[in-house]
Amino acid sequence: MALQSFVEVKPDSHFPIQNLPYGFFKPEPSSPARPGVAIGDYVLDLSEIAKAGLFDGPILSVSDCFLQPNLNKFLAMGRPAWKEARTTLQKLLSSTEAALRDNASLREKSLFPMDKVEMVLPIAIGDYTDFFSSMHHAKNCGTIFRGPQNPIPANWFHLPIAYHGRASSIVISGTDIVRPRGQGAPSGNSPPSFGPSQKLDFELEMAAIVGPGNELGKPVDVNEAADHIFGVVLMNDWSARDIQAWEYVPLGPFLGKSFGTTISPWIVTLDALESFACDAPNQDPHPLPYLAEKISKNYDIPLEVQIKPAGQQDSCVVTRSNFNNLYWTLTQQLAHHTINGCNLRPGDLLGTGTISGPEPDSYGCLLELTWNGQKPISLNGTTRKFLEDGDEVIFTGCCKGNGYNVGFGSCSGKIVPSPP
Ligand SMILES: O=C(O)/C=C/C(=O)CC(=O)CC(=O)O
Ligand SMILES: [Ca+2]
Ligand SMILES: [Mg+2]
Repeated sequence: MALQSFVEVKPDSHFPIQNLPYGFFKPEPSSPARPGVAIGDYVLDLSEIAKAGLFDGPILSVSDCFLQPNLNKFLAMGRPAWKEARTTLQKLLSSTEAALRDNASLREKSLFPMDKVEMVLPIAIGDYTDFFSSMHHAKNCGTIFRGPQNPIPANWFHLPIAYHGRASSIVISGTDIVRPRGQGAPSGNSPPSFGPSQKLDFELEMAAIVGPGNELGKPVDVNEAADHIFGVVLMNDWSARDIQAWEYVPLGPFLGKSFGTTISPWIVTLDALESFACDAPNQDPHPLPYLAEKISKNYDIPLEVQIKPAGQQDSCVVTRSNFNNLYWTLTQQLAHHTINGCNLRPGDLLGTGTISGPEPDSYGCLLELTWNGQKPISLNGTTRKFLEDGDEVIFTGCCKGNGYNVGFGSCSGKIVPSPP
């Protein structure tokens, strides 16, 4: 019989005792944010568990990491602390353990209905990098932006390509996204266009959250890179394709991407994902030794995107993909990021890149799904080439285990009009 909690967990819940993802929440709008783990339809307040002395293992009993304004201190402590926390919390929440189950006043103080709390960003994100690691996405974007001859650049198969994103505009799921204004390519002899983006898009991604990180000048070995990844979130790298297409040569994405990036509130740990690990794709050509890992892992995480069109009640599925469509692994991405000596710090965010699958109904953005607006998609009796004001985009991800799920909840955002 699988491990069970005394807290009721419905069969389709994303958050059984096997998951225990970390977030930050405010029980009331005016209360300070504190760390929590999700369990069923509840959030367990880790600051209360810490104050009650229930983190009694050797590392956490002498740490104030759950009394901080974000998870960064806990992230910096590394895998031994993360493992100890998981063991303690699984024990505390299990149906056979009395310490919390039979302590009504502590339960009252520490368990909050999830639909009553406000989730906030769980980490201070110093730096955000976005990779480009789905071959299908790279091929489709290359074909659309640069033409069908050699759509995938030669370097793509030798290194996980990335650009430096903007950390300041990363927001938590549920935050509105203001349609960006910017320049578009000139047509004929006229000057560039300027105004609200006409090609606003989502990008279906996930992102790794960095743990201890490395000292400047000391790269992380690819075979030790997993110890630097605390967990994973859903991520929407909102993209303005018209701004992007005009600005990105020669230095890469800038204002077409930096106006907003949404992440889901719950960080699912690599430990919780371990049961869903699968083989990463065979890499041909074989990567250079610093990227060749002894065990090359992906995770089987089914992903789905829905759009709720402006003014409508119901949302409509527009794509289904899977994390296992990535060519470069999270650990290769992290090792590559540090190979030149660049230091990663606790709380840094590493986007995977858009996760497109091979089939048209598994493409990870509207640029691909509508082939740059040439083939509008239909949604509940209306159509879309790109996003319109009032549209809400909702990502979900959920691993299906034997009798339980390990899910990510959702990552959503609604488009609001550009400023006048
Ligand atoms: O191929 C291009 O020129 C552009 C690609 C992207 O916009 C994708 C990007 O941000 C990286 C990714 O999400 O895979
Ligand atoms: Ca992206
Ligand atoms: Mg972005």
